[in-house]
Amino acid sequence: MNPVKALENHGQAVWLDFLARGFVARGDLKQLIDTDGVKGVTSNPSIFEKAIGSSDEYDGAIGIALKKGDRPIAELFEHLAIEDIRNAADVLRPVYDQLNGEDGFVSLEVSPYLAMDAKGTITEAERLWNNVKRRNLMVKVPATPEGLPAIQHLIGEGISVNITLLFSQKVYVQVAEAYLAGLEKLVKNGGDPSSVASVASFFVSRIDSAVDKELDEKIARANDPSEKERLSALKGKVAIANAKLAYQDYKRLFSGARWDKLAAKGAKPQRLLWASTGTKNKDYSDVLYVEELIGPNTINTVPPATLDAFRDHGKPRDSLEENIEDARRVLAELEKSGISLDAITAELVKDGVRLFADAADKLYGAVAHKRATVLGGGIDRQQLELGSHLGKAVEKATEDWRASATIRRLWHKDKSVWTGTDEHKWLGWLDSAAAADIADYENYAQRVKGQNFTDAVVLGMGGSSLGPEVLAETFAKKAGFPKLHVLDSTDPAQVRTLQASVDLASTLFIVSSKSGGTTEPNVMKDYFFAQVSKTIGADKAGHRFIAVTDPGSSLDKVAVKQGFARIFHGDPTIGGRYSVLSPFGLVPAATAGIDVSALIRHTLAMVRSCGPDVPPHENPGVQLGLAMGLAGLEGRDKVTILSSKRIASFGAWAEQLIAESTGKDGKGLIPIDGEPLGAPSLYGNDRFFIDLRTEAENDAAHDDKLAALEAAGHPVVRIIMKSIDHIGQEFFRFELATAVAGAVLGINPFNQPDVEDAKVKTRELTAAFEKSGSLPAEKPVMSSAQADLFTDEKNATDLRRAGADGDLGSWLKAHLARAGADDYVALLAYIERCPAHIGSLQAMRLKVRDKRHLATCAEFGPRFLHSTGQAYKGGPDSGVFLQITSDDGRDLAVPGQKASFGVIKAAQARGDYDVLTERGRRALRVHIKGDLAAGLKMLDAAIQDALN
Ligand SMILES: O=C(CO)[C@@H](O)[C@H](O)[C@H](O)[C@H](O)COP(=O)(O)O
Ligand SMILES: O=C[C@H](O)COP(=O)(O)O
Repeated sequence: MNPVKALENHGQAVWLDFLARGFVARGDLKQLIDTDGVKGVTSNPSIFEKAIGSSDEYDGAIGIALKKGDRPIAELFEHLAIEDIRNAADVLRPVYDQLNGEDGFVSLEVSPYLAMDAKGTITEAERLWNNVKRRNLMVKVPATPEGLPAIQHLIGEGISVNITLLFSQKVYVQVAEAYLAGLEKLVKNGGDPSSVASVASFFVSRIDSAVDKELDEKIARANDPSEKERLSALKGKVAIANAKLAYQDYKRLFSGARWDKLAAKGAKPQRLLWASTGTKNKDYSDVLYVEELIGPNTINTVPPATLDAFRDHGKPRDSLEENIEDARRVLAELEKSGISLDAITAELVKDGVRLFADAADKLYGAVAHKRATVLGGGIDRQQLELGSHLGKAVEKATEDWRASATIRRLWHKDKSVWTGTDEHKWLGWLDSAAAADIADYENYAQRVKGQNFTDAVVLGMGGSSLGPEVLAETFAKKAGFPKLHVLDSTDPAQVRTLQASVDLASTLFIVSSKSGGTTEPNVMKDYFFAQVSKTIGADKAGHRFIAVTDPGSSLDKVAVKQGFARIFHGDPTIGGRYSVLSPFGLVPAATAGIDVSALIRHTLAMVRSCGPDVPPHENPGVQLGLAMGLAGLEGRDKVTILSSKRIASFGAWAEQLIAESTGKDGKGLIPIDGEPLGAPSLYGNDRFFIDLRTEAENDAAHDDKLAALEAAGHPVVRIIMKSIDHIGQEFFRFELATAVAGAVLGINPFNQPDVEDAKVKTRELTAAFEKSGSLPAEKPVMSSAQADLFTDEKNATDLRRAGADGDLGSWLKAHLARAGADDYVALLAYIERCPAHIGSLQAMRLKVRDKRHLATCAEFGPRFLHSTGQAYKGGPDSGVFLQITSDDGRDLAVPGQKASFGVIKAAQARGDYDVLTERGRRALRVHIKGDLAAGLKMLDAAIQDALN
């Protein structure tokens, strides 16, 4: 008789420790049931990894599943696994029916990532049970301390459970106890215990592998030949002895009054299932762990090779209860040898969890890769060319992140990923795209459309303005919707220019401030509310205003009082710079007629690609973040963003995100935006390049330059967006990458301590103005007809020592000479941000870069205060700052207060400057007098001279 089939005669069921789609589809499982009497199937993460991850058998199914809808990797895997489990369960169903539900089961394991999470295990097991919908399913739960209460709970709910990763007799008793207690609860609640089944998967061969290793070490050290012999005799014996004794416990536990009571109600005993029964040591029989453990009411789940071997030469006998005393002696001898089986089995549980988690990482990585291949252009491409040194560091960090489950911890809002301060309170952005109320945005957009607005203006700063600016500048005006503008300045000329570019009678204003307390949006709102009141009447003005703010903010209250048309609430767990995929970006998007539903749909593809279940090596956000962070640690801390023409403003958004998130505690990354790409010789070794473009923008000359940088040893990341419609993908990729880089740098990426300080200084100065009618007097260190120079004593002394004297040129020369290798030079201009001025600053910065090969920043105040200003003050002390202020040709009053726009801007520049110098930064302020255009020309020439 077939030896496998003969096991039936000894009361043992054989299950197959294997599953794969084709194996079931081809009828191979059915064949084993028919010929070998196989009565069940077990699966585990390693089995699925081999089936799905290491073959192309599932590629077609993955394609079909994704056609029905994209989904997170874990869900995609689960979809495939459930199909397999159902198919196997259906093939085994006749066995189940024939044996009245006593056998014929298929097991599906809960995620190994939940092995230490009782609640998570329960929820997942319930979900799997409900989704698979097969009575002959067993959900597999590990016998960890957290698994035990889950087992009891699930059995109590009538869910059949296979308990896995069971190595120790002591834990086995607890597992059986959990089963009994679960059944009792089920009965108490009126449930039917006959409908529940359970097996306790007691692992065998792994015990021998671990024990033999320790025995070998002891044998090698032992001097006495008889001791060597005694120890050698224990090899290959312990696992079987351990299992035999567990079976003795089984007999005890499932007899007696307590059990009889349950049995009388139809309860089935929880059978012991021998798992890990493939022989690992080639010196042992390949059927050792089958032959020696044969006994009634047990199961052996065997891998295909062991099944074949046993069919070929297995010799069934009632072995399980043979030599029980000998089994006790083996364990006693082991203990006497100083080897603790308790310690080994405890370690094996941890190891088992880790091995299953490793297998799941490999599996999810493979599924993620297959998904990305199927979706193709649906996910923007990213290519990292980091060079060998940084490349190796990223590879190592990738493995560290995988092994320590850091991406899952990040998504589970574990603050210990960062500094352990309060980071967990600031992670709402992870879920904001998925949580967007699309129907509401669409409804709102239709209302906007119905009102025939010509223009819509976002009044806000930083996190409340830079995202909307990307949308306004990237997308063309949509027919029937207003043109979207953004105002983020207190410069009187800039306010006037905006006013002149819109038709106030048909303009919608979006006042955007998370905190509601930021000076700029408040004064901009006061000004335009008065202007609109003048144009259409005070009673109607509120109808032209929308607020986006966090609940309960001062703006929230004012908006109610002034009768705003609509108030959108932000999520207080999302900081400004991470808020673009929340109402702060989505309200302006909807207002401008951008298809929010499509924007979010595309975004979610990247959210999934960066998800908790996508291991670091396949996770584009983690890869970019690790590269940025590690480059920063290596001194390549100038993240140079090259965004193509169609998405030119993306750099300004990314700049805030990167600078404000990472630039603090003297550490961080300095983003460099808007520098045109140059030859390798123009750059120092402090650069990290990110090139971002849409697929259609093919530019061979640009690509050649990038290739030259790469060849010269600079790290280059290339991101190719399918189209501008994928902009949300880049918002999310960069958000995640920045959070990851923050973890690498060891900072809290969600606070902005130095921005707050500048805000406080500005408030003090404007309060002083309100009281006295003037800002505190200042004394220039140099004065000429065209410009005054200001700085603090320390900077003045240093600069004088370096040759600064009576003319502007000498000061600039001394100042710029202070910038050494790896420093950067930042021009911080509190003037209107208009094409002419942008051109002037660009010309100046490029002179510095091209002559000195330094990284340069060209920023406009006060907008950069809410952006890169944080890194300039709190980041690495590598900045040399030239602040540029000017007389305002025509000031502009702010209704209801003494301080005009010009005064506020001046106070902001001074507040900024004071904090810079208080931090000991190298800073000089040049105040242009009279005509600004002429003054900028003069400054440009002076910089040119200073550099020569
Ligand atoms: O737990 C069960 C059955 O319940 C099995 O699938 C179990 O996971 C496997 O037998 C083991 O993982 C195989 O272990 P090994 O042969 O790799 O040591
Ligand atoms: O980036 C944030 C800016 O400082 C503006 O803050 P807010 O949205 O609270 O006005």
